[in-house]
This record gives sequence, C-alpha cells and structure tokens, in this order.
Amino acid sequence: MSKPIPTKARAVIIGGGVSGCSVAYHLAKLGWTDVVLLERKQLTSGTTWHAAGLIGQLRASQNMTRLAKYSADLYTKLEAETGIGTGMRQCGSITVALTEERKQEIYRQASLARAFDVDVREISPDEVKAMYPHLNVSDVVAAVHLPLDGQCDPANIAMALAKGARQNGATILEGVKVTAVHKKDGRVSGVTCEQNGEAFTIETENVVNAAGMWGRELGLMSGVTVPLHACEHFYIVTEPVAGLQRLPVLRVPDECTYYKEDAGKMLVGAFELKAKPWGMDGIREDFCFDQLPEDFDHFAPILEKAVGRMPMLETAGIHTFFNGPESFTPDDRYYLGEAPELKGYWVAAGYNSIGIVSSGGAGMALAQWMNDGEPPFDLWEVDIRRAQPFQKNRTYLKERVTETLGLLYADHFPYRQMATARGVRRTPLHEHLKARGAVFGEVAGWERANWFAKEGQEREYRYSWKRQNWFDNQRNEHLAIRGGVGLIDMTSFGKIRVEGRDALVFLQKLCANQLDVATGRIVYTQMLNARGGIESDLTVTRLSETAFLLVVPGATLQRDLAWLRKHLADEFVVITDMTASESVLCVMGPKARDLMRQVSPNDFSNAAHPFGMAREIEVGMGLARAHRVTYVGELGWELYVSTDQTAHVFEALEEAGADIGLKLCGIHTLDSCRIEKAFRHFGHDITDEDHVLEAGLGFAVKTGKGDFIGRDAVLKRQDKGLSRRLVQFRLTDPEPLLFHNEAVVRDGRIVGTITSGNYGHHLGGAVGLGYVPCKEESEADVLGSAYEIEIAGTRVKAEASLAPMYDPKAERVRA
Ligand SMILES: NCCCC(=O)O
Repeated sequence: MSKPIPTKARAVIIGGGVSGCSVAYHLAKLGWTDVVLLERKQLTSGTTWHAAGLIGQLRASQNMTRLAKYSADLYTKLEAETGIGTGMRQCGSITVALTEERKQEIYRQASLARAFDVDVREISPDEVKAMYPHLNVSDVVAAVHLPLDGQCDPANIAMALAKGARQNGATILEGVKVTAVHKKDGRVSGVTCEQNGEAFTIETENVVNAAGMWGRELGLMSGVTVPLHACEHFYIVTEPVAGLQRLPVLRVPDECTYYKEDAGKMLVGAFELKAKPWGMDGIREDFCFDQLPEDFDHFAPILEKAVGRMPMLETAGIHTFFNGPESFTPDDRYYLGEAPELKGYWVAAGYNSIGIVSSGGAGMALAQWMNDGEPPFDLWEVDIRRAQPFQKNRTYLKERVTETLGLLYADHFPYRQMATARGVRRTPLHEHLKARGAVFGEVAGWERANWFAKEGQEREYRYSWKRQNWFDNQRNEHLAIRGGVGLIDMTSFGKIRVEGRDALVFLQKLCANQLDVATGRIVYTQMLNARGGIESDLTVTRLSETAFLLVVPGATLQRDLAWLRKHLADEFVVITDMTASESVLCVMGPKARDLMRQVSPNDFSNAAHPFGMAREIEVGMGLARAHRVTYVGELGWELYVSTDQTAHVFEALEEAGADIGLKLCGIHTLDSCRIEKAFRHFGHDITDEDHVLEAGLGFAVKTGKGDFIGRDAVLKRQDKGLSRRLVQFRLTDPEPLLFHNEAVVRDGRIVGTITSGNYGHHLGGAVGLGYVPCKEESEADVLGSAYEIEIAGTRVKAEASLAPMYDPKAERVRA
C-alpha cells in the first residue's frame, strides 16, 4: 500500500537522486521535520544509480574544495549513523600529469587544497608506480596523491541520506510525479502531484528542483530557467582481473580517463572532448534505471589510450559496456540557490558528472541557505542566478554541452574560453571590432573583445599557465591607457532603471552610500546583506528626481535584478532591465579629454564636467550620456549611447582618435589596469561573504544617512574591529603570474588565497588581491609581516599594500 501524501509541508523536494536525498537529509537535520521528497519512479533511478562514485577533493576553486571536503567527511560517517553500507572507502586518489602545463594545474590545485586542510602531496612518477604497479608511467611528468579521497557506492550513499532524513522526520515517497508547482503573490504556494493516477495537492512555500536531467523541463513549468541538458556518459567494467589488489582512484585527465578498482574489476570512464547530447526531445515517461545503447566507435579512441596506459586491460575482457545519461550545464558548474524568477523555488541540479562528490556539500549549503535566507558562504560560482534567460534554448544547450562534458578533465587554463555555442549576444560594434583584430571572450552570453591582435597575428588564444600569446598585446593596450587614450567596448554592463515616486527611498534602503544627491551625480556603492556582506557592487546615477540608472557587471545582472525585486515592499517603483538599449564606450587615459574635445562641442573641463557626474553630450552627429567615472584608474568617460547610434559614435571617436593615437583595448586590459588600482571585482574580491569594511570599501558606506540593509552589521564591525583585510600584493619577481586562488603565505604560514590577479604592466609584476587576518585595524599589524604567494608549490616574495599601489591619491582620475 502507498504511503499517504501529506497535505502540507515546509518544503517539497522534487527528485530522489543523491542531490534531493542530501537536501532532505540536511533540512531534516536543521529541524525541518515536515519535509517531503517526491520521486517520480524509484530513488536513484535517474542518474545516481550508475554514477562511478568517485570522491575527489582536488577542485579548481576554494569553495568547491570546501564542499567536496565536506562530502568526503560526511560520507565517511554516514554508514555508522544510518546503518546502511555506503561502500565508502578512503582508498586515496592519484592524478597524473603528462605535460608540464598539466603539472602546473595540478600543483596549483594542490596548493589550494592545502590551504583548506585537505591532505595532499606531490609525488614522483616512481612513487606513482609503487602505488599503482599496473600503470605505464614512462611519460608521467608529475602527480599528486590525496590519501583521504575515496570511492563509494552512489546508490547506497543516496539511500543512507534518505534514511538519515527519515530518521529526522522527513517523508520520502516514491512513485509520485509532480505535475504542477503553484504560485501565489510571487512565491511558491504548493505542488500538485500524481500517484497511481490520483492527484494530490501539498501546500508548501518551498520547492526544491533536484530533478537532475529533468530539471530544465520542471523549471519551465514554473517559468524558472534551469539551463541543463543530458549527455551520454560512457564507462567500461572489466572482468575480474586475477591478483588485482585494492588501488587508489586514478585520473589521467590528459587522456580524458579515470580508473576505479572495485571488487577485483577495473572501471574505466571517460570525459571525451566531444560529447553526445541525449534526450533532445524529452525523456521517455517510463525512464527508470535505464541505460543507453552502446557506442563502441565513440569509446574506442579512449579505450585505446587506456590500454596503452594500463596494458593489463588488453587481456582483461570487458564485462560491461555502460552508457548512461547525466546532466551538463553551459559552464560546467552546477546550480544551487533560489531561482530569481520565483520566491521559494530552490534548485540543486546540473552536476556535470560529479554529483556524488558534490551533493553532500551542496545539500548542506542549500539547506542552510533555505533555513537562514542566505548562503552559509560565498556560492556565487554555482548560484542559479548566474543563469541567463536565453540559456534555456535547447539548440544552444545541445551545442554547448558537447563541450562541457569534456571540460571536466580538460586543462583549466586561465582565460580559457568556450569554443561552442558562441555569438548569441553581440554588441552593435561586434563587426567593427572584429575587423580591427578583436579576439573575443564570452561572459553571460555576451561576446566581448578581450584583446586585439596585431596585423598578421593569429586571432586565437594559445593557452598556457605561463604568459599567453596575447601578453604583449595586453601590455601595449595597458600602456596606451596609462599614457595616452584607449577605447573599450563595455556594452555588456547590466543597466537597470529604477524609477517612480519612491525610487530614492527604495534605493536608500538597499544601498550603503548616500544617494540623495543632485541630478547627474554618479555614486559608487554596494548593496549589502544583513551581515554587512556585499550582494552587489554598482554605480547609481541619478537621472532625475524620480529616476536612477544602476550599472552592474554583465555577469551579475540577473542576481542584481532579483535582489532588487526581492526587497521591493510597498514602494511605488518600476524596475526595468535596460541593458540592450544602450552601449557603453569607455574612453580612458590622460588624453581622453583631448579626444572628447575633438568629437564634441561640449565642455569637458573639470569645472564643467567634474569626476562623478553624468552629462548629455553631442558626439559626432549623435548623442551620448557621458559618465565621468573609471574602472581603470585614469581620466576618462564612459559614454552611454543608444544602440542605434553606437556605430556612428564609435566611428566619430575612431576618426578623431587617429591623430592622438587612440588604441582599441580589450577586457583583459581593463582587468590589468583595475588590479593595479586595487579596484575590487565582484565575485572574486568581494562577495556576499565579505564584509564591506574588511573589503576596504568603508569610504562608500554612509551610516549617517539613515537606515539601510546592512547598517547594523557595519556599526557592529566598526565597534568590534576588523578580523581581516583585503590587501594588494605585487610579486617582486616580474616573471611569475597570478590568476586567482594562489595561496597567500604570511610569515611562512598559509593564511588565505588570492581572490583575483593579473599582470601590472605599469607596476612591473603580477598583482593580486587577497584577504589576510588581522588582530587590529592598524596598518602595521597587516603590513608588518613577510608575504609570499605560493604558485604551484613554489613560494614567491610579494610586497603588500593597503592603499592602491597605482595612483594611491587618485590624482590621475581627477586630473
Ligand atoms: N562521474 C565520474 C567522476 C569523475 C571524477 O570524479 O573525476
């Protein structure tokens, strides 16, 4: 007999894979006893049952490392807690590098893992051979060993989590399909589900979409964007191999393979470079523990390499050729958090084949997020609010996921760009810039000129952990901005218009700086959360008494819109996304005024157009709103131009700029200039976890203006003092590079990581930002230490500064 379906629940979780079970487990642990998990067929019957179950803690970023470590620790304890054998075995793992570039990557990851107390050691090829005698190590360049990594039985991990959830009061139901999610007053109000042909409704204010490869379709039912698509994932399992002993998990990313010894057999899986999307026209209704047809031709090239790597496979005999669908996302990162479209609609899906190791930590993080109304730490990397509405397009997804499956084991070079499904969002200058040598990168679907190739130079990235082929191009662009004038197309900025009778009151509530300013004034500010953490980093321009323009990074637009809408109470305000209506041309450098005078009859003197003001100007035969602000630390104007006039304004600037050496510059140069000036970058240097005062942005916080979200947290921190500070570092050796996530070493001890880095072409070395703990606010406390940055295991001396190393008094900006 079926169990009764409750009529009310605090949360309904949809999907009984490891992800849903983990969310249920963690919510129940937090005391959410009336949680219901609904699984359309049987627990684990979608993807979980056929996962390889590798628990690897070597991840590309600090928070992914933190979450993977949490999963590894949890799974080790789960059997004792629930009595269900999870097969969790801390057999350790080895990752080998076959190239110098891969060695850099795994050594960098090892440094990062160490910063988070993960047990990891660099080992030689001989040590690999001693641990893994079957392996051909003749071309192994380097390797890392993580003794506490492991493997498990994925289905039993899910079952144990489900049992743990039940033990704490959750209800878990199989054979119940959700047919509708209801909403009332902009938030979730319930779900309708079907069991044995009968419909039931559960009243709830929280739904969790943990539907795996069904996640996109389930989201669409509620107008929620969950861009993911299934791909076929292949592995083989050999016949038992005589004498095969217990072995660590092995990853050979340069050959796209992983190896897992289990019960005397060997499992060999692959993340091939061109994957096969699956389920384009939807997934069969009766899909349950299903496999997909073999495709030996597709797997053969991988197997050939595997046999070369592990010659015993040649005679082992294949017991199982497995092909099963798994879901993949456009950027190879999963989705967590509350959907921007609907309050109370949470997502935990799209695990890109690392669902088992991810779900323990992700379930914990999401449960805490739901419980506290805010994530336990910065989760922007996996936040569902990074998804772009257009990404639900199936043609786009189908093309993109052919690439993302292989990315799991690809070299994660800095600045690596996606090669597929490009060109969806283009600025009006795209063709102009392309014709002038632009090499594009992509953010939030926007094509952006990252750097400009010289005449005759190949217009492609050559990736490396060392200086890439565009290093000198960036240097020339950077120095043009520092010494002359450069033009950067920043049309991808998100532009949000907030207007109406209560616009000022509303924005004063959300922003930490004073916005009650004269029309035309531009204010740099942050939106804070109640902890004083930074939710958004933006400029607000007062366009009139009742209208404001908010300018935010392109990547955070959906997040920022959601934050604004979430906090709209009874204020009379309209919020409109204006991003596509205006382009932004940044004219930056000491000669910017000379250029503006050539193309416009307006007055660009300090008296007529001071820093921090926006004015309508004439340019050529068109109009622009010139904002005197800068993200590169120079004199300059951001020109906001209606999209229809953009090409004309660009051509006028280009023609006038020919005589004064106007240089087209890319986003890489924007970044190298801003890091010299220590301007913060949201998502890296400043996140919802970082207190605005510790981020060094106290100058933009006005507690005297009246109440705003985060004010109490600011006052409290002022009272209590800071416990860490954001510091700018410059490597004294001009050769090594900083990207981000390198360990910061203070007086010989790892104290943090580099939050963002680039090359300071003016300062003559790599520059990065990073938080360091401090006992008191005094500069002497922070700066009176010896600093080094650990890059791929090597420590490099660094100078530290709290003030920007470039133009500390901001004299150039106001020149
Ligand atoms: N699903 C396979 C996981 C691969 C890995 O952890 O490297």
